[in-house]
Amino acid sequence: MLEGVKFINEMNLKSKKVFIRVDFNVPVKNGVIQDATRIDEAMETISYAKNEGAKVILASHMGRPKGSVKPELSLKPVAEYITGRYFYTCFAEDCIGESVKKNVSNMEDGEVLLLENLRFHPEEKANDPDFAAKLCEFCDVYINDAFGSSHRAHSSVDGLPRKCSEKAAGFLMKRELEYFDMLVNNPERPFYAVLGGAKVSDKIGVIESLMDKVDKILIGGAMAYTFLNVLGVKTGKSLVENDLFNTVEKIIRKADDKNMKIVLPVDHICSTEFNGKPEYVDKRDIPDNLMGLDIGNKTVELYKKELSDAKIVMWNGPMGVFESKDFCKGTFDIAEYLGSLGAVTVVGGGDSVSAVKKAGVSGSIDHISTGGGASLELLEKGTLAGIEALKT
Ligand SMILES: Nc1ncnc2c1ncn2[C@@H]1O[C@H](COP(=O)(O)OP(=O)(O)O)[C@@H](O)[C@H]1O
Ligand SMILES: O=C(OP(=O)(O)O)[C@H](O)COP(=O)(O)O
Repeated sequence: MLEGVKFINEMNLKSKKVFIRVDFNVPVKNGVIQDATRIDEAMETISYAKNEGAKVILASHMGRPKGSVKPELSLKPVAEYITGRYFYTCFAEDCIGESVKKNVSNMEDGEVLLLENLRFHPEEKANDPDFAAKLCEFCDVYINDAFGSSHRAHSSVDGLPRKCSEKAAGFLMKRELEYFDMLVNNPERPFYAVLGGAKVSDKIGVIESLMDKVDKILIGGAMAYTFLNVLGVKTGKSLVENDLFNTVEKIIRKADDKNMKIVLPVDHICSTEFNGKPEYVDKRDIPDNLMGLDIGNKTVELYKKELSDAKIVMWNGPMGVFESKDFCKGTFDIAEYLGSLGAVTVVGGGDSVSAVKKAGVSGSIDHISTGGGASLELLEKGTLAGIEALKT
């Protein structure tokens, strides 16, 4: 996995423009960062480059702005956070263009500049070579410290490093890859996966090959309702992805063939709308006027029992809408249980990590990964687009 990858401490950074792709896709509410784990975890790399006398240029995406400027997805609060907690970080109003060029050319050694959201330009996601060439102007040395985004073959993760001769992984990336190397190559058994969250279409594709790596899969969150629906359970107004039915049918068939358990919720906390009043539904079927927003107590107890003999548990995706006090219990109960379980526990994903921290059990989890989709894909394929681009 790590063969052929250089690390930042092997590079000469002095007086160079060091472009660091970070994953600062953190939850922000009314301009206030709700969980800064991803920023804090990248600080070792950023401080190292700064102390080595580099001109440090930081670049990230935030959310999914679909290629246009969305002020609520600006990275400005991140620059303010780093300035307030660590050291002064200048903010550029864009990530390419004349004014950014001027900003960069005025930088002194040891200064830090954060560029605006890369995804405000559709070319980032399209892995457009011209966009990569524009970013390349700010890049004598390229560093990838964006583990959580490294499964995306986008310009800043793939096209740009392929254009650079001097490139390496940062310290966050190194920590993540060393941990996952053990999970991919030599995991203890039984090894269980707990999946949930809302990025259903992104993650469902990974499940089929994940079934060859783990011994049991427990599903909660929005993902559960597409599975339940395919099994003929009534899912009411819950988030169901009709175009994934074929994929789910394939997964269920494969589970049958392998005699492998996919465990699904047996009760739910529902509501008529996202911010509505919570209603307990004491069975699998959900009435037509309700949507499932959290797993119920019976499901929590079932999942605890199913996890009790695990040697390794990997968790990605909250069990419900944990941001709301009415729909957070299932997620927090599972988090607490994992914290008390005598198994190796790995939690990945921006929201999942935030949930574990809110539940107050992050200290009892063995590895807090900054990537959800990335860690699943790494487990599936043994590599990521961003790792491969560093090897060229
Ligand atoms: N039943 C549900 N219906 C709708 N959204 C849900 C449900 N369960 C969880 N979610 C949402 O999933 C989001 C997190 O999903 P995701 O991004 O896939 O996780 P992660 O960031 O950990 O990888 C949270 O914002 C949460 O509110
Ligand atoms: O939050 C992220 O992924 P995750 O929710 O799977 O951990 C990464 O920043 C990637 O974001 P994306 O899934 O919009 O490409």
